Amino acid sequence: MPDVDRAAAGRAAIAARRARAAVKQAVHHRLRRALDVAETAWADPTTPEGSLRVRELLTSIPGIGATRVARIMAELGIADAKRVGGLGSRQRERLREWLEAREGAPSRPVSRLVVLAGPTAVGKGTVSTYIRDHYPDVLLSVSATTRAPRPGEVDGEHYYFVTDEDFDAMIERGDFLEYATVHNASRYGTPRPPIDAALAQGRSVLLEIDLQGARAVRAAMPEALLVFLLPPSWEELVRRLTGRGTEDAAEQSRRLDTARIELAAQDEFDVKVVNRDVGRAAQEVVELLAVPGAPSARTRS
Ligand SMILES: Nc1nc2c(ncn2[C@@H]2O[C@H](COP(=O)(O)OP(=O)(O)O)[C@@H](O)[C@H]2O)c(=O)[nH]1
Ligand SMILES: Nc1ncnc2c1ncn2[C@@H]1O[C@H](COP(=O)(O)OP(=O)(O)O)[C@@H](O)[C@H]1O
Repeated sequence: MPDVDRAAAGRAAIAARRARAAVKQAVHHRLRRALDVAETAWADPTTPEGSLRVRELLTSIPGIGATRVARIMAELGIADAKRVGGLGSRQRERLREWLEAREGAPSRPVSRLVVLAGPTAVGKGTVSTYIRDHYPDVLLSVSATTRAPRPGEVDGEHYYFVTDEDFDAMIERGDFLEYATVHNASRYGTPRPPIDAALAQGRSVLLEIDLQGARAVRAAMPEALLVFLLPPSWEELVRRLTGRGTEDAAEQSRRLDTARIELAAQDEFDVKVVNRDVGRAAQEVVELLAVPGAPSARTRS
């Protein structure tokens, strides 16, 4: 095939893949939203969520029309006019299970290589650490960096803390899958050998890197799935950054400037995950990682 045709076919394939991912993401988003609405209603049935009819909640999910809603409600043993806040405990349990089963249903793309990016202080490190601690089958890539360790950070576990000279030598040797200068300050790079080894052994790999890194990985390994971690709100992001207290005011404001730019790039990503609850966000990310041996037509690698 001539190069021009190949490039056009490649672009079309990427566009089709993004469109499929966007549709799946939209359905997933509505399901998660429906679950959140139901949980709010059950925490306090006097809220507006509590007075919503179950029928309305279900029709908010794309692809579910009135006929299917009637059938689903009959299956769940919920009367047509019931409001979410008025459900009994058994009915709540059945509805929750139904929504969760669909939400976890195999509708999202999966990959053996997932890149987790997102604005500063959204919780990338917290979610990645949770995954490392709770899902040991996943290899969490350890980056090299020229920045100084923060209190409590362990060399070889959180990062390989290296000098500028070491970093240059690693670039020279071709050790990095990608590397970048982040927040106009220190350099960070993803060592390639451990990733190749893990993928060769059939393990899934998670990279927690910045936006530039995510773009570079997409170019180098198109099978990678790019996941963007979102804060519940901008205010919460600022709260998390200031609450962490690891940067002075000047550095915080520099990071928030970068965060605005990074948030504007979220549509480049295959999937978005909101980090409201750490365990839940971690589970969502893990569900995107192909489990070795599990049959899946959707696996990308
Ligand atoms: N491109 C790239 N970015 C990285 C790498 N490792 C970490 N980062 C990113 O560098 C940024 C700064 O990380 P860090 O100094 O730990 O501070 P943080 O902003 O609190 O996560 C974050 O956006 C990380 O995702 C890497 O290997 N490559
Ligand atoms: N789901 C969450 N709810 C509340 N606080 C969170 C959540 N996730 C992370 N945090 C807090 O936000 C701050 C920033 O998290 P961190 O993992 O360091 O972010 P990042 O690695 O994206 O810069 C930390 O103080 C962390 O404890």
